[in-house]
Amino acid sequence: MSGGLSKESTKEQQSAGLNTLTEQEKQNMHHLNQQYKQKFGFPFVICARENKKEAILTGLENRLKNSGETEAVTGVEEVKKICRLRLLDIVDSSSKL
Ligand SMILES: NC(=O)N[C@H]1NC(=O)NC1=O
Repeated sequence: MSGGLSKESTKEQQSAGLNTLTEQEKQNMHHLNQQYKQKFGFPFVICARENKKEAILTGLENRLKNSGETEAVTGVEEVKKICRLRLLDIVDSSSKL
């Protein structure tokens, strides 16, 4: 774990390029994440492996405009995508044993 993130989350975020954010992008992402949490009462979730950092920033901006109902459904759908890819990794790694 680094900075409270699991090993899986860290890898997923790296695959989207979130480890290469400029200082400006970092501040923007931090600010938007705070606004999101403030508006909906739960954190922004997106399947990082299916997006690049630009799409994540745009997605965050756009999803902030949604209703709480829409975001609750969208957030759960994103968690499902993350779980699916993690399960596939487990199946793939155990098939190599
Ligand atoms: N906040 C958030 O979306 N986190 C995640 N997304 C992803 O692909 N892995 C995560 O841990």
